[in-house]
Amino acid sequence: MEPDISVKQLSKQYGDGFQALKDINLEIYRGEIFALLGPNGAGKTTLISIICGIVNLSDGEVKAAGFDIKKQYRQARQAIGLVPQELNTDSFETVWNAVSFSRGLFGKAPNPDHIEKVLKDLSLWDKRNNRIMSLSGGMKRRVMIAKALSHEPQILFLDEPTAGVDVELRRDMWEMVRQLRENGVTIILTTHYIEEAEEMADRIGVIRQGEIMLVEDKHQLMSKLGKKELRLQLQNKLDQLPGELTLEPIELSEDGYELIYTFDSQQEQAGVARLLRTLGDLGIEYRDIQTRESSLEDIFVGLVHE
Ligand SMILES: Nc1ncnc2c1ncn2[C@@H]1O[C@H](COP(=O)(O)OP(=O)(O)OP(=O)(O)O)[C@@H](O)[C@H]1O
Repeated sequence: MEPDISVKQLSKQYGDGFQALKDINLEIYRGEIFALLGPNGAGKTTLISIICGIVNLSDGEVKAAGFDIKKQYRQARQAIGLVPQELNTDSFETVWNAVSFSRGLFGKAPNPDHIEKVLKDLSLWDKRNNRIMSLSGGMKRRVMIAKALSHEPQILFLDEPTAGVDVELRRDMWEMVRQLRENGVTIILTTHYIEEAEEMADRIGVIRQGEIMLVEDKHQLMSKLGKKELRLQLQNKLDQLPGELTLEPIELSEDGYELIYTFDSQQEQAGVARLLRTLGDLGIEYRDIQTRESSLEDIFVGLVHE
């Protein structure tokens, strides 16, 4: 299957000589939700802007929906909807007019049925005759998405879709994005909220200092790099870790009342059984056990600070 987006050996050097992207290779497939994670300044917006034809690439080849973004700019751009980070808030237009006008910008014939569907899908139908400036921040964001979908793109970019949005609206947005995917739209989102990638993405790409560090199926990433932690609350204080335990990846808390054992999620649990047996042999009693699995956030922080 040909990917919806194909990026080969892409580099970007800005006019001031700054190398924002280095040899990026990436393929994104039809109907997936791909999250691009990276710290500030990693190059996420630069990458998106190049694919959308807003920023020129320095080297490499990029295709969207099978079209070369340089040689077949119009066709490539038509296949893409972009929801930028910034909200345009000062529109005197009505929702209906703004979204219909956006479609026209892509040279597409009017299609009121499609606009109606987009507005209904985004719960904007009741607001169609309202001026955009009169809407709440959340509704304005929906209008931005509706504009991006007005020309029926098969690829949708969401650059920080929920930055500064409250938790409830964020959940609404997630639901909306899932529905879009069900309608066959390929979705690429950048986010600072790792929870967002954890919740939504099928695959995750991590970018740092202009380089892709990894691209992985979310579940595989979490099981491959995730750690589990077992915490044992001790009945009696320990002054130091007994010699029998010093070879294990185990720590004693500062107050001496807790043992913390860390192990790979993928490993079978033999280590835990061994630990509990050793504690029994040593006569160390515990009153509670808790386990915790590392979140994508732990993994991400580990990766970008390596
Ligand atoms: N026009 C430009 N000229 C020179 N350098 C630029 C230009 N635009 C961006 N940069 C630099 O390129 C790097 C990547 O920026 P980019 O906006 O792509 O990062 P980002 O990952 O999207 O960050 P953020 O999450 O903060 O939006 C940054 O160091 C930025 O300062």
